[in-house]
Amino acid sequence: MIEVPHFIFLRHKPIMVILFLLLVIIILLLFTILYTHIWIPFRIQLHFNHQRIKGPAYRPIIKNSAGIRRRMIAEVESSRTTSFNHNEVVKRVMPHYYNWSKVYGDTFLYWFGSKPRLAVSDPDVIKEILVTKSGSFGKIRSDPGVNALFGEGLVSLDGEKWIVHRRIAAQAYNMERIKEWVPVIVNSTQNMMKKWDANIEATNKSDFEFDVHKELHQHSADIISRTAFGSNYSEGKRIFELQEQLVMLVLQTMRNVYIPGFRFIPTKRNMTIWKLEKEITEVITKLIEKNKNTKEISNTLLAALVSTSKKDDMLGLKEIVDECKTFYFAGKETTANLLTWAFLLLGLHQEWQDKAREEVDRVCGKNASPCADNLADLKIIKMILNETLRLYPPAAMMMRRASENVKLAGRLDVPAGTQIFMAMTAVHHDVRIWGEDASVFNPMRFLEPRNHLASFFPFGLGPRVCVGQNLALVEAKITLAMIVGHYSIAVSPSYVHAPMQSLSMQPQYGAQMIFSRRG
Ligand code: HEM
Repeated sequence: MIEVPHFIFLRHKPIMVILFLLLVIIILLLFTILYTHIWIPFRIQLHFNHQRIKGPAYRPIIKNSAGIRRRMIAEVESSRTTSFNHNEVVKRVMPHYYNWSKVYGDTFLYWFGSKPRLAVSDPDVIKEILVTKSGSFGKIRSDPGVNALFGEGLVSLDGEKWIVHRRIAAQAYNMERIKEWVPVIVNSTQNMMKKWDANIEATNKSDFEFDVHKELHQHSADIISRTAFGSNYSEGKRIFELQEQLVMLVLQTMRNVYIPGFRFIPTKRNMTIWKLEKEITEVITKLIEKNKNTKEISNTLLAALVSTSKKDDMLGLKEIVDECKTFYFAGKETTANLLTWAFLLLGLHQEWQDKAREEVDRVCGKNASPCADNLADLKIIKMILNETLRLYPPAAMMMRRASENVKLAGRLDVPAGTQIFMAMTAVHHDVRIWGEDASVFNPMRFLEPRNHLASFFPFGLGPRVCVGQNLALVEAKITLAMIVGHYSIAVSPSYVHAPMQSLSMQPQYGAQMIFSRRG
C-alpha cells in the first residue's frame, strides 16, 4: 500500500475547506432557486387548478407570462385606433386581461416572474378584498424604481406608519377644508381661461385648437401645488417636469420582473433614476424649508405634515419629503386625466354638453362661477363625471397581496403571498353589470344610486379609498362647469383615440380639441 505523506493533505487543507464551502453555497443556492422558482410556483398553480382556476402556465424563464404581457402591451400601444368609441378601452389598457379572460374566464392565474397573480373582476370578490377582508391584504411591495417616484408615502405605506400618515392627510383633505379651497380653484381656472382667451384674440379667429391634456395637467399641478403646499405651478414646475421624466423610466421598470439587487447596478437607466430622484428630493426639501413657517399655508397638507399635534406622530424630514412626492404626483396625474376624458366625451356628445351648460347657467348664473354653496346642485356635471370615471377610470386597475391564507366569496382559497389584480376597467365595462349598452356614454345611469358597491370604484374602496377624492371631485366639477359655461368644445379631426395605461389611463397621442367662446 502506498502511503500519502501527511504533509501533502495539511498543505492543501485550506483550499479543500474553501472548495467544500463553495460547494455547500452552490447547493444551497440551487436548492433555494429550485424551491422558490419551481416547487412553490408549481404547488400554487396546482392549488388553483384544483379550484378550476386556470391561466397561462408557469414558465420560469422563456415564454413566461410577464414577457407575454409586456409584448401584448407593446402591440396595442403601437397600433392605432381610428374611431372614437368606447368599446376597446379594456382591450387597450389591459390587453393581457382582455385576452386571457377570454380563454380562461374572468378569474384566472398568471405569473409575474415567480409571483402568482390572481386576476379578478367579480364585484363580490373585490368588495371582500378592499372592504370586508381588507385586513388580510396589503399593498404590493413596490419595486425600488417605483419608490423613486412616490417615496415611502401614503400610497405605498402599510401598518402603523400608514395609520399616522393617513390621519394627517385625511384631515387636510376633509370636505370642510376642501370647501375653503373653492375660491382658489375658481381663481386658478379663471387664469387658465384668460390665457386661452388671449390665444383666441391673438389669432383673430373665433376658435382655437390645442392639446387639452397638456393644459389640464398644468391646471391640476397648479391646484395641488396651492392646496397641498401653499405654492403655485411655477414654484413646483421643476418637480412636475422631473416627475414626468421619471414616469417613463418607472413604467419600464414596472413592466419588467424585478431582479433583486438590480437597482444597485449603475446601468444608464438606474443612473438617470438616481439623478432625477436626487434632484426631486433637493427641490422639495428647499420648498419645505421656504414654506413651512409661512402663515398663509396654515390649511395645507404641508402645514399638517410639519406640525403634527401628537408627539408620537411627529414626522421626520424624509417622511415629509416622501409624502410631498406622493401628493405632487397622485394629486396631479389622475385628476388631469379625468378632466381630459370628460372634455373629450363632451366634445363627442354635444347633447350632454348642452345639458351641462344649461345646468351651469341655471345653478351658477350666466358667466358666473360656482361657489361652495351651489356645487351640490351641479347634478348633471356630477353624472357626467361619474360616467367618465366609469368608462375611463384613471386608476385603471388595483393591486393587493394576500398577507395570510384567505377564503373569498366562500369559494376561492387564496394562499398567503398571492398578488391580486383587480381589473377595475373590465368591471366598469361589464355588460352583466351595466347592460348591453355598457360601452355607450350615458350619464343617465348615475341618476339613481348604484346597486353594488364594487361595481363602480374609481377611487378604490374601504380603508384605503382615495384620500384626495373630495379635492378631485370638487376640482373637476368647478373646472368642467366653468369651461362648459364659457366655451363650446369639439373634438379636433386630428385627435387619434388611443387610451393607454401609463401610471394612470391617458390618451396616448394627447387630446386635440377645438374651443370657441360662447357669445
Ligand atoms: C380623479 C382623480 C383620482 C382618482 C381616480 C384616484 C384614484 C385612487 C385610487 C383608486 C386609490 C386607491 C389605491 C389603492 O387602494 O390601491 C387612490 C389612493 C390615493 N390617492 Fe387618489 N385618485 C384621484 C385623485 C387624487 C388626488 C387629487 C390626490 C391628492 C390630493 C390623491 C391622493 C391619493 C393618495 C395619497 C392615495 C393613497 C391612499 C391610501 O393608501 O391611504 N388622489 N386614489
